[in-house]
Amino acid sequence: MSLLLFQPWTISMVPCSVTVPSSLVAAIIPRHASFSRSHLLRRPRTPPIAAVSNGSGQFNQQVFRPTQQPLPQPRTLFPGGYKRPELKVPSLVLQLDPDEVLAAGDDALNLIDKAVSKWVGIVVLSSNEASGGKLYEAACLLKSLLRDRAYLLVAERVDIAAAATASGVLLSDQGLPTVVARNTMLDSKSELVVLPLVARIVHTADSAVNASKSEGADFLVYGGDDVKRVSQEVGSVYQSVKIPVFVSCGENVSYAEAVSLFSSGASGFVTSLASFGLFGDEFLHKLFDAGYASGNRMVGGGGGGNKLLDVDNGLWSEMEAVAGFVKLEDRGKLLIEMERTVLNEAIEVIKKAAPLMEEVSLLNDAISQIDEPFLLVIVGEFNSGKSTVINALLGKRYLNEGVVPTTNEITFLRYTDLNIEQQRCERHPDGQYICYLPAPILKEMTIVDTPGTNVILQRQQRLTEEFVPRADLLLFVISADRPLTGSEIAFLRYSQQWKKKAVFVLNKADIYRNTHELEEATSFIKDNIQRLLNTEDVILYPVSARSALEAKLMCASDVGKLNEELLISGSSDSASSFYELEKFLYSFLDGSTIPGMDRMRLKLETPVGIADRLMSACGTLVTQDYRYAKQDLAAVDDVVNSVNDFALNMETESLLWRRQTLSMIETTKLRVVELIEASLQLSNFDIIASYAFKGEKSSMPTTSRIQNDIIGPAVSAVQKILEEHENWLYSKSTQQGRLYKESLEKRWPSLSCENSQIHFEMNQLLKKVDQAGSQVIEGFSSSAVSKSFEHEVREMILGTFGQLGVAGLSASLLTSVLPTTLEDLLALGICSAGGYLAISNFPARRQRVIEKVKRKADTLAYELEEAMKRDFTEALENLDSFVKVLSKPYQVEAQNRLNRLVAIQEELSNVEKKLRTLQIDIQNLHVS
Ligand SMILES: Nc1nc2c(ncn2[C@@H]2O[C@H](COP(=O)(O)OP(=O)(O)OP(=O)(O)O)[C@@H](O)[C@H]2O)c(=O)[nH]1
Repeated sequence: MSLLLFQPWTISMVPCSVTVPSSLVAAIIPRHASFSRSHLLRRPRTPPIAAVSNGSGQFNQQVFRPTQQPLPQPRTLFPGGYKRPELKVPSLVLQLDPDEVLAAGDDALNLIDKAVSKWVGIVVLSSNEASGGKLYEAACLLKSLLRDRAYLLVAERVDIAAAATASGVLLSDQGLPTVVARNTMLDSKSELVVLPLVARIVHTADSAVNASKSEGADFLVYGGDDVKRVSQEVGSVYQSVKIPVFVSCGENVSYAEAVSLFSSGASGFVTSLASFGLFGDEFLHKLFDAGYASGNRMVGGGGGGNKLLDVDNGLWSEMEAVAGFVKLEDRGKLLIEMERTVLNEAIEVIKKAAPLMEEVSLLNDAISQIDEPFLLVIVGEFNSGKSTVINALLGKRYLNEGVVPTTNEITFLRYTDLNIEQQRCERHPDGQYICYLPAPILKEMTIVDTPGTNVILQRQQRLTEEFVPRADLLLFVISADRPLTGSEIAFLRYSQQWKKKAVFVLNKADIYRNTHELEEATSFIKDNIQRLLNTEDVILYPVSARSALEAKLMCASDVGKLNEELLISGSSDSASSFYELEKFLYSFLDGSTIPGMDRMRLKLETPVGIADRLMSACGTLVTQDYRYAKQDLAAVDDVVNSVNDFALNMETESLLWRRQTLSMIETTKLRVVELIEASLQLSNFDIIASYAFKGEKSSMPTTSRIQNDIIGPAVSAVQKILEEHENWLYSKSTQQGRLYKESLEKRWPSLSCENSQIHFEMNQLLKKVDQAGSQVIEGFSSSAVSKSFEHEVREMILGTFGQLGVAGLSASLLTSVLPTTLEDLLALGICSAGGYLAISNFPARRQRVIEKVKRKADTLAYELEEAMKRDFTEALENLDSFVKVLSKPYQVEAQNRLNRLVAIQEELSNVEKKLRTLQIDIQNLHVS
C-alpha cells in the first residue's frame, strides 16, 4: 500500500475537478513553499471523484474506478481500518465565506496561510446562501491552500464536503443527524483513512450533552451572543462532555474575553478572517503561550485506551477519560523512543543475519544521533563552492576557501554560545572534525562540510559517500562553470539509493552574463535532475555564495543572520536569491511550517531509511543462505541416497561373481556324476565289490579320483573365487566410502570429522564383513564328501550282494527290462537268471548315489550363493551405516542452519513490519 494513503490531504491527491488557473496557484502558494507549484496541477493518484453539477446547484458524485480493480489490500494499519482524527487544542476556528475565499487577494490568502500555520486548527466554510458550485469551488481552493495544516469543514453541506474531500462537516442544531452525515461521507469515499469530522453547533448545555453523548459529535461549537454568559455555560458544559468545545459569540473577542473562555474550559473560539487580522501576533502569542487552556482533548471522545509515553520516565501510561493532545514536538519525541526500540531490534537481527555487515555501524551512529540536531550535509564536486556557501550561511569566513581542494575531511559545524576566542575545532579518532561556532543557524541544525566528490579524489569521494546515509538533508552544490557533470550525476544516483532528500544550489551564478543565460542553465539542470530523480519536486536555488558572503561581511555586526535588505538591494540578483535559500533553510527550523514538519520527518526517517536498506540487504543474504543451506542438506541427502545407486551397480557385478561360483560347482558336479557313471558299472562290479568287501580300510580308486582330481581342486578354485569376491566387495565399498568422505570433506572442510575415535569407528564399519561365503566353503570338506560317497557306494554294493545269489542270474531277462549301458548288458548276459532281481536294482541304486551327489552339490551351491548374498548385503549395509554416520554431522549442521535461517527470516519480517508501521507513523506526524 502506498504511504500516500496515509496523507489524504497531500496536494497531489486533491481530487477536485476544478482546474486551478496557474496565476491563482502562483498567488496562493508562497514562493518559498517546499514543493513545486506544478503539484497543484498534477493528476490525482487516487480514483478521482468528479463533482458534476445537476443544474440545480446540487452535486452528484460519480466515482471513476480503474477498469482493473486493484487487489484488495489492508486498508490501514490502524485498528478498525480508520485513523481517528486528532485535533490540536487550544486553537481557533476560522470561519470563511465562499465569496470571501473566491475573491481573496494576496493579502487575504497570506493571512489564511499565516492563520493555519500556527493558530487555527479548523477552517469552516459557511454555506450561507452560496450556490453549490461556488461552495465547491471555494472548498477546493481552500483545501489546496490549507494543505494538511488545518481541518477543513463545510457547514451543513455533506455532499460538498465529500466531493471536495474536506475533513468533515459542521452541522447546525437543526441539521442532519451526526451519524447520517458521517456515514454519508464515509460511503462517498471508500479509500478514506482518517475518519471524517462531524461537529455540531449547540446553544444549550442539554443539547451539548445530547450532541456529544447520544449523537457522537467529534466537537461542538457553542453559540451565543453574550461572551460572559457563554463563558459561564461553557464551564458546566465542559464538565459534562468529553469532547472539545469551541465558542462562537460574535465578532470581536477581546484578550480578556478570550482568556475567560479558555479558563472556563473552552478549547478555542470561532473567528472571522477580519477579526483574526486584528488580533496581532502579540495577542495570539500571549493567549496561546499563557497556558490558559484547561485541558487538551482528542477528537472522537478520547476515552481510555490511548497510550502515551512518558518521555521522562520512559514508561507507557494509560490515558484517562479525557485524552491529552500530543503536541507535534512531543509526538516527535514519542516517535524517537519508538524508533530507538525498533532500530535496536533491527541491529540485533542484522547482526544475526549478517554478522560481517560492517554497515551496521551506520545504523548505530544514526541511533546515537537520533535526537541530535538536524544534519544538513553540503555535498558537491570540489571547488563548487561548498565552503563558501557554508560561510555565507554562517555569515563569516569560518571555513577555508580556495581554487584547490581545501576540504579533506568531514567537518561538523555545531553550535556553541562561547565567544569567538573560545571557538574550537576538535579532531575525533574517526578522522572527523567538529567545529563549535556561535552561528545561530547551528542551534537547530548541524551543518556538515564534506570533501568534494570527484573521481580524481577517490579517498575524499569515499568519505563523502560513506557519510551520505547519515544526512537528513543534502544541500547539493553545483558550480555554474560546469553544471551537472558525469560524476555529479553518478553521485546523485548513489545518494538516491539511500532515498535522500536533496536541495540543489547552483552556485557562482554571478558568472552568467545575463538573466537569459541563468534561466537556461537553471532549466537545463532542473530538467535533468527531474528526469534523473523521476520527480517534479526539484528545489533549485541559483545563488552567488561569494557575493552573499561579501554582502554579509559588510554588515559584520549582524553575525549569522543574513540582512535581507542588504542582500536584496545589494550587489546582484544571485546574491539576493541566496536569501531565498536561507529563508527556505530557516523555514526548515520552524516546526509549525510545512518545511519544519518535513525537517522532523526527514530527521526521523534517516535512521529508518538506513535500517530499511540494511534489512533488505540482510533479507537477500538470508534468502541466499537459506538456498545454500537447502542445497547443502539436499547434497548430504544425495550422498546418503547414492548408496542405493551404488548398491544397484554392485548387484550386477555381484551376480557375476555368484554365477562364476555356481558354475564351478555345477561343472564339478557334472564331472563327479560322469565319473560315477563311468565307474559304477556292472562291468566293474567285481572290482567295486572287492573294494566294498574289503571294508573301510581301503578306498576305492573312484573315490580318490573324485576327492583328488575333481572336488579338491574345485574347492580350492571356489575358495579362490570367494576370496577374490570378498576382496572385491571390501575394496569397492571402502573405496566408495572414502569417496563419500572426501566429497563431504571437500564441500565442508570446516566440518571434517576431527575425532579419531569416530574415525576408527567409521573405518571399522567399512571393514567388518563376515565372509560367510568362505565359511561355507571352509565347512565343506572334500575328504568328508568322498568318504560319504564311498559309504554310499559300499551300501549300494552290499545291498546288491545281499540279495544276489551268484548263480541264477538271468541275463536275457535283465537285458529285456533294464535300460542300461552296453557293458552292463554284457555283464548281465553272463549272469544267471537267479540274480536277476538284485542286479536289476543296481542301476537304480547307482542313480540314487548320483542323485545324492547332485543334491549335495546343489545344497552346497545354494548355501554358497546365499552366503555370498549375505556378504554382499552386509558389506552394503556397512557402507550405508558408514555413510549415515559420516553424513550425520553435515546433515545436522545443514538442518540447524536452515532452522536458524528460518528463525532469522521471521525476525527480519517482524522488524520490517515494525519499520513499516514506524514509517507510516512518521508520515502521519502532521496528522496530529
Ligand atoms: N565566482 C564565484 N566564485 C565562487 C563562488 N563561491 C565560491 N567561489 C570560488 O570557488 C572556489 C572554490 O570555493 P570553495 O568554497 O573552496 O569550494 P569547495 O567546494 O568548498 O572546495 P573543496 O572544499 O576543495 O571541495 C573559491 O576560489 C571560491 O572563491 C561564487 O559564488 N562565485
